[in-house]
Amino acid sequence: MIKVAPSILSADFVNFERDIKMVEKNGADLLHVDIMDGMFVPNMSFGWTTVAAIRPITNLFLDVHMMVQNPERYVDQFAKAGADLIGVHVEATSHIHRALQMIHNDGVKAEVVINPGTPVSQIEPLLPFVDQVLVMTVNPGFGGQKFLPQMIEKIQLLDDLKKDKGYDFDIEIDGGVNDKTVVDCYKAGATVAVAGSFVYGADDPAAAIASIHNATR
Ligand SMILES: O=C(CO)[C@H](O)[C@H](O)COP(=O)(O)O
Repeated sequence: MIKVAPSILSADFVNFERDIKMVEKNGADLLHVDIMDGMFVPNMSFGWTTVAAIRPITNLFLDVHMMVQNPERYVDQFAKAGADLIGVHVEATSHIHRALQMIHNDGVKAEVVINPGTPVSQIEPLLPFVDQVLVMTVNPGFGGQKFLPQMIEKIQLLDDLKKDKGYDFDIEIDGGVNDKTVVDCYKAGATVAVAGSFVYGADDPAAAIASIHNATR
């Protein structure tokens, strides 16, 4: 069964506490926190002070996705704020290995993220060092976009590399995920599913989370 990470990008920003506790009570396995800088992606969300405010109100694992240019500038702040995992985009820095090392040095799990236009070969040298790979299944920056099925091939390739080389990382998918699109991703090797609008836009968020779990049993 895949793990479900509701994305608070689709929550009510003035009711974060209510919306986070709601998914925690209703089957979320972790919480996805999208950081957007208005530069790497054409949208802004929030920063480490928000992560610090969220940390004491939930026991959920905080999966922090930095859509930030030169993320190494801010990795320490997000670690200090209470992130359990920090994801950095390979496209956002010339020093991706250093950024991942910084995350580990802060005692936090490290994730490398690839955009839809980026091939798996670009992160192959990093695979022995990461705890998670995030395959973006939409172009990052906004919730509510349509899932890109061409990304399934990348998930399969990552899973093959994992098995062939004995690597140990989770494969996360993010963008347009629902109880239908998740199925082939799970079959290809995805282990964690981010879902924003599918969960927070649902009349019954508990049923939405359960439907992703049930579709991947
Ligand atoms: O990283 C993101 C956007 O860049 C979000 O996590 C993602 O879009 C989730 O939203 P939805 O499930 O509605 O597609």
